[in-house]
Amino acid sequence: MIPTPHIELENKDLIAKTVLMPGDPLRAKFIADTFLTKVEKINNVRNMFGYTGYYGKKKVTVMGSGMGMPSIGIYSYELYSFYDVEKIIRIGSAGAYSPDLKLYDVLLVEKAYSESSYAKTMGVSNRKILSSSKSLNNRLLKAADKLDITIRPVLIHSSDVFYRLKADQFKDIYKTYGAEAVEMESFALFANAKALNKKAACLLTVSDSLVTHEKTTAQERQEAFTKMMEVALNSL
Ligand SMILES: O=P(O)(O)O[C@H]1O[C@H](CO)[C@@H](O)[C@H]1O
Ligand SMILES: O=c1cc[nH]c(=O)[nH]1
Repeated sequence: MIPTPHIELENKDLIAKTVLMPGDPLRAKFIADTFLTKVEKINNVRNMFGYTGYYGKKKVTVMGSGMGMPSIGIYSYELYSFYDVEKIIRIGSAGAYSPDLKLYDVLLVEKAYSESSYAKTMGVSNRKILSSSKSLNNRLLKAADKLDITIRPVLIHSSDVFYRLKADQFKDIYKTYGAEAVEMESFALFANAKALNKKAACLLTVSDSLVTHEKTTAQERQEAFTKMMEVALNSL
């Protein structure tokens, strides 16, 4: 069923078996411009840019997922189901719930807790906590070790909400579930991988702290989170 409503590409060979997926399509462009050779643009629909190129000899696709679970749910489903993608590594930004985390720390998501109904609605799981792929995580840990980049294995909160009326509610989620940081997509990505028998992982860079209220700029979120990009690329 290609092209799909959201990816215009007719030739599935132009998408690699592994896709790196930031929320921000301009972060995808930055990765393609900065790290890849022989780059071809593979999607423009809704400005959700995707690019396929080579990192050394390894073919890889980078494509934005948009923000939130419904959005990554659509793109990851179409990539896995209709473009024969096997592995998706999300590379996102996150807000720190834990006082131990600093801006620019890199996190490896082992588990995502969510109050979202995504996994239940899709019919794959009634669980509130879903896991990433152990084998992908091992590759990411090995790559980080080789690059001498510290990545911290964590459980995170995949939230449906960016702005809350009660900003302090994050403290309960931190306490109850041990969620060290918050983002908005991993749970749906892990649900799709589980449903379709594919692999998914997620690296996050701490972009702000709900504890200290420090934050990075929009430009930094687009371009400065290079450590997690290098770890993901070197895990291919
Ligand atoms: O930087 P990305 O990958 O978009 O990730 C985080 O940033 C967005 C919110 O600003 C949400 O998508 C959240 O998950
Ligand atoms: O989802 C997100 C991402 C970054 N920072 C937040 O506070 N929430």
